Amino acid sequence: MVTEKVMDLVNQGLMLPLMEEFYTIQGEGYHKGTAAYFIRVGGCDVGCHWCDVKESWNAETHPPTDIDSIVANAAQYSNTIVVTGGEPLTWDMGPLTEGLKAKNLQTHIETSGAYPLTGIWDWICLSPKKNKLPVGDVYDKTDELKVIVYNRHDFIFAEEQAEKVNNNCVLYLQPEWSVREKMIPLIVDYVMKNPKWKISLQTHKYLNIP
Ligand SMILES: C[S@@+](CC[C@H](N)C(=O)[O-])C[C@H]1O[C@@H](n2cnc3c(N)ncnc32)[C@H](O)[C@@H]1O
Ligand SMILES: Nc1nc2[nH]cc(C(=O)O)c2c(=O)[nH]1
Ligand code: SF4
Ligand SMILES: [Mg+2]
Repeated sequence: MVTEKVMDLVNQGLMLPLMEEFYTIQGEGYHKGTAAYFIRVGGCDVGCHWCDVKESWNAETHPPTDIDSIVANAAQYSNTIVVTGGEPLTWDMGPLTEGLKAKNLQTHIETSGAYPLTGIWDWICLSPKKNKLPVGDVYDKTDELKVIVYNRHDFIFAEEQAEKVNNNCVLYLQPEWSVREKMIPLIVDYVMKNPKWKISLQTHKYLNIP
């Protein structure tokens, strides 16, 4: 059972429900191909029906873990740390990212932006979701917009979201994994006609790595 004291530490971002941490290759987006240490934080109520990590959703199934031990582990593996989930912005990312920056590590986040941006980030990948749109000023700070394409309407959604990001933001369309064979030809065609977009694939799934 989680005590009130632990809940308090989680609410302050001093402990986080940790689902898993692993050293791998960033498979997606701008930094694909780069070795990175992933910290997967539990908890998400966005509810994407095609989410490839639904086991992350219920924070109560992931043990509250001291951020100092998460940071110490991460520092042993890589200079590049990707914080993902779940939805990491469910929690206050301030203390974790301060700890990572104190060790001179590069902090990257994968987020839907559904909750206010907290933390100190060297790279923000925003993957907005229709059912719980990004809030606050995350569009101004986003380095990479990564829209998941599950159906044709997602091209319209992608353009709406691209209107909101800053001018330096790199734009990606990523096929939803289960419909990739159907959507990849449409994305290829779309990017050739609209070359401000680039394709992102989940290359780690082709490489059979985490
Ligand atoms: C599991 S999410 C966790 C971070 C955050 N909740 C988010 O959605 O950005 C990590 C990335 O995987 C993407 N993703 C999740 N399920 C996917 C799927 N079935 N096919 C393609 N991309 C997927 C998300 O859009 C996001 O960019
Ligand atoms: N290799 C690898 N790259 C990734 N890029 C984003 C991921 C995520 O789940 O956030 C992910 C992941 O789960 N594995
Ligand atoms: S926001 Fe991210 S973690 Fe949450 S359901 Fe959607 S893809 Fe999964
Ligand atoms: Mg993943």
